[in-house]
Amino acid sequence: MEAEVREPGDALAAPAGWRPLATHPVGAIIAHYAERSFVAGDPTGQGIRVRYAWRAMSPDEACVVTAAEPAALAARAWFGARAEGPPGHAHGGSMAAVLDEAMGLAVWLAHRAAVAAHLETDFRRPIPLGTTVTAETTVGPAEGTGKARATARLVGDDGTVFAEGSALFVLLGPRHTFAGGGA
Ligand SMILES: CCCCCCCCCCCCCC(=O)SCCNC(=O)CCNC(=O)[C@H](O)C(C)(C)COP(=O)(O)OP(=O)(O)OC[C@H]1O[C@@H](n2cnc3c(N)ncnc32)[C@H](O)[C@@H]1OP(=O)(O)O
Repeated sequence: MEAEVREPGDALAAPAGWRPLATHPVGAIIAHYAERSFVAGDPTGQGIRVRYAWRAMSPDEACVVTAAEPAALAARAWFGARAEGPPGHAHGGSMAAVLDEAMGLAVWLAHRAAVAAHLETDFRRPIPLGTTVTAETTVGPAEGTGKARATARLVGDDGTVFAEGSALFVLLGPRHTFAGGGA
């Protein structure tokens, strides 16, 4: 039987100073993926609910950028009963999935479409089910033949750092095969 958990109410709204992702120039494209995403694709379900937000990058954090309007990305994420791992708490895989997708989208916005090649996660504190956290991201400059590093952390509204992630993303080009589709 699923545990009873607190609904997020309006806690998934964009943090102060951030705008909903759909208002970004590439937001419509990303929304297409969001409907099917393992992480953000079930906005009313009892697993993970994720809502993304963006803001313009300030000059001191801007990296080498190819996108028309580079942006920083954050997410609000809620962990429901179907995200359970340890009793009453979020599964580590659900936390890593939120970190992975938030970092991936941050790279999409700062550079271009990318996939994770290497991902690391540190779990600092267990997340009680029913908690809404903010995924904060940073993205580095493009490197080598087309890759970028990103970091993210899941932070509670009281400042508790629940998890930290870092990842290497390969920026997609014509030689890659992630054009969508599937059986
Ligand atoms: C609201 C919105 C929601 C919407 C959400 C939807 C969007 C979500 C989007 C985000 C979703 C979330 C994200 C996801 O979950 S993405 C899904 C999980 N990821 C994958 O499935 C990727 C599978 N892997 C591959 O396809 C290939 O291996 C890739 C494409 C990654 C590399 O391909 P390819 O083999 O052709 O590349 P390359 O060999 O030329 O390497 C290029 C450079 O990279 C370096 N390198 C490579 N691998 C590694 C490694 N493991 N460690 C360290 N370094 C590595 C390499 O040395 C080289 O460096 P340099 O020579 O430049 O120095």
